[in-house]
Amino acid sequence: MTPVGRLVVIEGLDGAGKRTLADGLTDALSAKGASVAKLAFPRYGKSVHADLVKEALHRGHGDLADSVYGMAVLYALDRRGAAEDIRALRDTHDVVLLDRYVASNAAYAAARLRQDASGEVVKWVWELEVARFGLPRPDAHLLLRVAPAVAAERAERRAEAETDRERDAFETDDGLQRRCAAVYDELAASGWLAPWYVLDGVAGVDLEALAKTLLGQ
Ligand SMILES: Nc1ncnc2c1ncn2[C@@H]1O[C@H](COP(=O)(O)OP(=O)(O)OP(=O)(O)O)[C@@H](O)[C@H]1O
Ligand SMILES: Cc1cn([C@H]2C[C@H](O)[C@@H](COP(=O)(O)O)O2)c(=O)[nH]c1=O
Repeated sequence: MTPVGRLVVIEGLDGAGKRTLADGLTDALSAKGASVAKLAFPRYGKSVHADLVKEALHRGHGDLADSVYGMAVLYALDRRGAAEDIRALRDTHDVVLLDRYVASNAAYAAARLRQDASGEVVKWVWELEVARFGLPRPDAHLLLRVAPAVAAERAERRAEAETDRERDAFETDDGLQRRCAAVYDELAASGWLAPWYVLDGVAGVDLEALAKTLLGQ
């Protein structure tokens, strides 16, 4: 078997368990001798664009948070600032795990505009981030699929446990999360940008089996 590739993106709803999966998968891959790097988007605290996103999601900043295209450009600029780092990590590690990437922008922008995955904004995100910004194309997406209610409950419990982590405007919008789940399913079904592997985030992920698949073992 051949490895699925070095650049592996984890996608899913807010609170789905992406960060937890990234940590568990890092351990499982490392146990097999693979070198692993992790990067999460937005890069809060590391890029001015990500920090503007955070402020907008928590405080609105006039009508910035309401501007779907304006917010999407900020997320994209944050990623463009990381493009060289991603390439360098890809050159020096067996697997680079990206916790959210370009598909997050496509899914959330489409959901906010009530479009589906064949709508105009999904094409625009591709055009901006892949064609114009030249961001590295991922090799695979892992869609951590959980029902929106389950993701919301997990996010709520996390906010109770982690006092420094307030829930943001997207996280608490149940309608947005439901529409976003539907767009993710469509992106996965169409193989948008790279192949998608759909994981059942409720039944639990077999990390060892997943690590083997990623490494082509
Ligand atoms: N399989 C699971 N079963 C139950 N709880 C889980 C599971 N995976 C993660 N959690 C818990 O759910 C909460 C959210 O998980 P996590 O922070 O990994 O989600 P996330 O998808 O990275 O969220 P966000 O996109 O909002 O940052 C955490 O408190 C975590 O411990
Ligand atoms: C990277 C990225 C994220 N989003 C959305 C998804 C979340 O609701 C928020 C913040 O992400 P976090 O995982 O809760 O830290 O932003 C987006 O719309 N576009 C993107 O590119």
